[in-house]
Amino acid sequence: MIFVESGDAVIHAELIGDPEEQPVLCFVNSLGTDFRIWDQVAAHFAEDYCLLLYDKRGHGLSDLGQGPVTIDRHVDDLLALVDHFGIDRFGVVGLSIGGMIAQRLAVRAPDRLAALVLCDTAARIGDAEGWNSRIAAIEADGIDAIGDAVMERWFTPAYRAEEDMPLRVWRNMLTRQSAKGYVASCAAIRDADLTADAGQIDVPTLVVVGDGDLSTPPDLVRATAELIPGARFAVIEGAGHLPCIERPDELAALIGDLLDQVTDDD
Ligand SMILES: O=C(O)CCC(=O)CC(=O)O
Repeated sequence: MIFVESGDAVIHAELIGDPEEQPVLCFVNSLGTDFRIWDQVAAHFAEDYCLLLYDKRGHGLSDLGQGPVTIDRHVDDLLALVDHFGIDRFGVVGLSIGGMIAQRLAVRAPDRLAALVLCDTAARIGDAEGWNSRIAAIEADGIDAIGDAVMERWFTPAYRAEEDMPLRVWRNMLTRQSAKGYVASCAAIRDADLTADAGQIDVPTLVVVGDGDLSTPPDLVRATAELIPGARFAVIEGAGHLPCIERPDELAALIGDLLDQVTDDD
C-alpha cells in the first residue's frame, strides 16, 4: 500500500516490481470502481512488467480533494504518480473514464507513453442530460439506487445469471464508493470531449470493447478507434463493460500482443 500526494489529494497506489529493472505497465480504473478490477489481468504481466495500479481521485482509498474534477486533473494525478516513482516511459491501460484519462495523457505527454490500451471507452461518453440526471439521482438517493441498473451495463446477462457471489461483491464495490467522488467523475466525463485529441494520438494503440457493453457500446468504441491513427480495434465476446473481470484472459492476450509488437519495434 503506497500513498502519493498529488496537489491537495492523497492517491492510493500499488507498485509491484522494480521500475528501474522492468518495463512499467500502469492501469487506470473506471467510474465506480477501484484498482482491484485489474487483479486478474495484471497477474498475466506480473513476471515481466513492473505494475502500477492506483485508485483515481475520489475512488477507492484516494482523496477527492477540493474543487471540480476534470479529465486533465486525473491526468495530473497520474503524472504525479509516475514522477513520484521516477518512471519515465510506461504503457497505460485505461477503462472507460480511465481510457479517457489515457487518451488525454497520450496527447499531453506522448513521449512518456510506450503503448496505449483503451478498454470500453470513447472520445466522448454520453451526453450532458444523461450525466446530469445520473448526478441528480445519486445526490437524491445515493449510489445504491442506481446499483442494479449499473450491473446490467457492466456485466452480460450470462454473468449476472451464473455468478451471483462475484456480482454481489462488484455491486458492493460500486455502492461503497464515495458518492461525492463518483459524482465528481461523472461531471468530468460530462465535460470532456476528446474527439480532437484522438486524431493527434501518436502512440501504438489497441482499442478493445466487450460485445455486450451497454455503457460504451461497440459501435461507439469503434468510432473512437477509427479516429486514432493506426489503432487496432478488437471486440471481446462474452463481456460487458468490464472485460477485465468477465474475460480477463482474452483481454490480457490482446494487451500482450500490443506489448510484444512494441518490444519488437524498439
Ligand atoms: O465506466 C465509466 O467510467 C463510465 C461509463 C459508465 O457510465 C459506466 C456505467 O454504465 O455506469
